[in-house]
Amino acid sequence: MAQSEENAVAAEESNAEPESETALETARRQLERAAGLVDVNPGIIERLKHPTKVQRVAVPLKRDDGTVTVYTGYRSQHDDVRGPYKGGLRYHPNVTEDECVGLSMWMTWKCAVMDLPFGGGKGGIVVDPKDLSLGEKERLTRRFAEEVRDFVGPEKDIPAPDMGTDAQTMAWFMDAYSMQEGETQPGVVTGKPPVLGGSYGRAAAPGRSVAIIAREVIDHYEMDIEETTVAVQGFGSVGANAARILDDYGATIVAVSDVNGGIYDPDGLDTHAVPTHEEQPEGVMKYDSPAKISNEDLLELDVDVLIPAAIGDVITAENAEDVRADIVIEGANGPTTFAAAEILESNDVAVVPDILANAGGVTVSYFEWLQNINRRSWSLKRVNDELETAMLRAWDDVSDAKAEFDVTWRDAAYVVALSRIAEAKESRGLWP
Ligand SMILES: NC(=O)C1=CN([C@@H]2O[C@H](COP(=O)(O)OP(=O)(O)OC[C@H]3O[C@@H](n4cnc5c(N)ncnc54)[C@H](OP(=O)(O)O)[C@@H]3O)[C@@H](O)[C@H]2O)C=CC1
Ligand SMILES: O=C(O)CCC(=O)C(=O)O
Repeated sequence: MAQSEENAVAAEESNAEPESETALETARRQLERAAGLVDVNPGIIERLKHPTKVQRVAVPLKRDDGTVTVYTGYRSQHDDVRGPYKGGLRYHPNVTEDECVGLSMWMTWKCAVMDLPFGGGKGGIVVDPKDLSLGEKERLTRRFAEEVRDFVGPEKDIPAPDMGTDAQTMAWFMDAYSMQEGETQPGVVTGKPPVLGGSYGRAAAPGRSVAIIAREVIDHYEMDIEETTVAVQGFGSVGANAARILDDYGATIVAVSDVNGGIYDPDGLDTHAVPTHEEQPEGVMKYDSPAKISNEDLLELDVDVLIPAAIGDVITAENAEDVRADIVIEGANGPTTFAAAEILESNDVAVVPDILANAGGVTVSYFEWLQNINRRSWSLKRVNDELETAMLRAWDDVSDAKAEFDVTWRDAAYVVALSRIAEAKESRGLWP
């Protein structure tokens, strides 16, 4: 039996409907499905279902009132055959070990889709950052950096921002790590403030890539962007930048949301006037608009393009039938469960996966890492031009795979990623 057939049989056997889907289950099922398309040694696929290592640490924090709270932190390192582990740090109450592992798998594929010399990592702390003062968040970050110091490093594993963390968090992490090392090590994290070696354009990059890919998909389906309606869930680093850039491209953004719900205007919102999460957390619902809607209703709006850009697991088997958008562009990581993706596929809804659409973040992180190695700073124009080029190259690679294999956008992105990862493993002689 050819390897692709063996992988297809394994995928078929594993497709029994799970009761609920964690990020890890979704990631594994996506992998199993795509493995059926490529001629890759089943041993490699089996290996890729598991992380290389996961570190779990206790992170004690002295609160402002003098009491101590002990938080749990994780760092999952999935695969590093193509280079150091790379991926964000999330501060959120729902962080779990399984979620970090699933997210680190997606980072491995994302870096391979973009052809970056990185593997996949992801970490986080189980904490609601809104419950912390600025000083508490700084102390928590410094302690976490100390606890994972043996695990990370500019050539080993390079964290970056994700939900609940930002450039300031990365600055504290870099400082704590550098103090341990006895020398300043800007390359240990990306997404830093530019004054510390951060790259211009990094904060907006994942939203910018979502907008670039949305523009290409709209063109692919022969739609006119000036007549395209868009709804965006989440108005943070990813959602707000995607909404504003698509607005600038001429699309009509009819709805955006924060954790409390969304605002809706069928004539189009002025996205530059709506406060982002960074400008005012939970500020969207306080903005004056013709109508308020729930986050659930936003996902079911009759729009051309839906961009879930907040949390994972929002389009599920329960609501996928009610999605009325023609195109879903995944701004968040893992917003669509495996079961939901199959429903959307049978309803002819095109779903463009996170591992392509939001990959601008890690791509500009790579540019930042290069700038740190070379002790040079690139202009914002250069960063945005190189990001545009990188996104269009990845878009072409995925489009070619989609045409060749006649598969979904997600399967096509997996084909590109798995082929590169398997070739790297075979070249290193790990899988003769
Ligand atoms: N930052 C990055 O570099 C990258 C992030 N991503 C992914 O994008 C997603 C968003 O990350 P990011 O933009 O950085 O996060 P931010 O923390 O910057 O923003 C999150 C946004 O989502 C809103 N939100 C939070 N919880 C919910 C909820 N339950 N329902 C609806 N909205 C909610 C927040 O609202 P409020 O203001 O009210 O809190 C805020 O507007 C995550 O899945 C992340 O993994 C992907 C690639 C790169
Ligand atoms: O910039 C990075 O290294 C990682 C960004 C990230 O966590 C993601 O793309 O999900």
